[in-house]
Amino acid sequence: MANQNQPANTAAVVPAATLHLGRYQADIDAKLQEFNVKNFTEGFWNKEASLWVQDAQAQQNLRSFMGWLRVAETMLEAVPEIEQFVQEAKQAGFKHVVVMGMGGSTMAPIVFKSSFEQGPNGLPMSVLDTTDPGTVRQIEESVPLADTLFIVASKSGTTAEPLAFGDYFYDRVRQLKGDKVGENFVAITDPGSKFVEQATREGYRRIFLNFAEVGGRFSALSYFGLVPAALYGINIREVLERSVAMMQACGSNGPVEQNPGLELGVALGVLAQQGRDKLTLIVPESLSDLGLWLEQLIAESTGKEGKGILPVAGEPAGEPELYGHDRVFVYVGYRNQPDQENRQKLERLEQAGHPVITILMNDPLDLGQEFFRWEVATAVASAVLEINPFDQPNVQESKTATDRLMKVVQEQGKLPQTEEPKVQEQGVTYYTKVSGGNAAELLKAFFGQAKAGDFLNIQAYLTETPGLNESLQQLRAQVQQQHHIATTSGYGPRFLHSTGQYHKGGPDTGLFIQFTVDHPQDLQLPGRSYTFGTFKNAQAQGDLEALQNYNRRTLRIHLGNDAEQGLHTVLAALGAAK
Ligand SMILES: O=P(O)(O)OC[C@H]1O[C@](O)(CO)[C@@H](O)[C@@H]1O
Repeated sequence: MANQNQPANTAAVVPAATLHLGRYQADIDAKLQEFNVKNFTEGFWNKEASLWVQDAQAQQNLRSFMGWLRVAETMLEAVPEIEQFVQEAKQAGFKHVVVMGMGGSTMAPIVFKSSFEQGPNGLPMSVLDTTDPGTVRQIEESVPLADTLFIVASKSGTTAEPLAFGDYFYDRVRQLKGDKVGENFVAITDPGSKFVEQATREGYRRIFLNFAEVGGRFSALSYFGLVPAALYGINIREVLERSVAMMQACGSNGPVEQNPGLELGVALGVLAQQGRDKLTLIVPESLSDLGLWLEQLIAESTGKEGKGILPVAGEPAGEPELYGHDRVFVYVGYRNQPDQENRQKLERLEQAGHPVITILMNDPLDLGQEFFRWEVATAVASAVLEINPFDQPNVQESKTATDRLMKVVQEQGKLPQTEEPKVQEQGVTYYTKVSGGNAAELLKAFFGQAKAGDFLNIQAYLTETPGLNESLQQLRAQVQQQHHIATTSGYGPRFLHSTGQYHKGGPDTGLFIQFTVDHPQDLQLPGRSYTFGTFKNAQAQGDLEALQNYNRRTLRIHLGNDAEQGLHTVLAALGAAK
């Protein structure tokens, strides 16, 4: 992709969306009409919380998290400050940037990094959003520690993972630079967070104070997304100017004829109410990480009170007969890139009666616009579903269970063993409620619980590798073919701050397979009595407990000490389970 920072001659043009909604069109039109009659757009921009929920406390919470609506305009004024900081970082001799955080604090940087090439004035960037010791080690070994700028990003300043990452690398850099260590560290957090105190005490080079009224998953166009983007060399002014064009198209300056966020949100909300609640995202390879951002936005915002829209990202696209009647397909790609294979599949899906939505961007600089369109659409779909899009009540349940387990670790030196294995075969151990004489029988019994409209969620508490990615995709394809249910997949603990909300708070339609592994090369956390590996195991166990408290159908598979080999064994057993 040449010259991604050079805007095509299309600035301020909102990318086109086409919605082919088939037999759902009439109901969607009726809902749009209903929203127009009650001046929804005006109420939306005036933060009238009664458009979403009726409970007074929820309304107050909702109003206090709508700062994202105008954050792109605010951030345009901050561009010189951010660009000045980038200059300063380069003059100080930094050669690499590592952004560390969870969920909304790192999702936009992940998307920016994989959708753009590094800009000519940018620095190489890595993102750390896992407690997996193998990944922490990989990052440590791949960057020039003394010349790396570490960004610790946490809105609340209390999330356990970013604080652990910060402490770990601070300790490593201190061993190289002594009391100059703070020079290599930057914080992005909310004003008044506890982390501000720590970063000040530890002499961080810079503390960017974000906005209390912008929630994590709505923070892509704030300091959280833009400081890393600028350091990577992306033209953030252009990204923001286009975002402001989308704001205007969505009605920030008064009523509009066609509101791109409203029409998308109403369609998704009504489709979900009618059982088309699996938003299946199809993208070209160059946008492969966009799904991670959308997953968090949509699942964490809508997956609650037994309702929600399940984002299905990264699933191998197939032919119509593979799918049930629970899908809406969304294609996000580029106007000037044909991506014929996917587009032809989508045509066949549309002909078979599935709703299909297509959004075509001009170039990656349109991503800011798309972030904004999807934020509005998610908030609007939440209004259709009558839920508060800005809280994540069930995420806390896993965190609480993990905290309790970590106390046990501190007292007893290890995690408690709570479940007995059902099957052990070729170094792989299976834990679940159903039974089977061997792995194949057990998998057959587990999937025997699936019914139309369900989904499989794969939770990989593993070190991401291309080989594992391939095997996980194979697993999804095999389950789709054998059971015709939607499949989602995420690395742990990343997904805990994303789809984890939907898993516990959404409808009881999920079957969950959790993969864990031994950590022969674990890493000690400085100033703590435990390792990254133990922390990660406690997160897996804590979330499993939280899922089981909701009676979700779960299967934990411990892959032993070789994740890739173990996964091949599972795939073979699944093949035999037909
Ligand atoms: O930026 P913070 O406060 O560290 O939170 C990280 C993520 O954790 C969550 O609160 C949920 O776990 C997300 O909504 C958020 O983006």
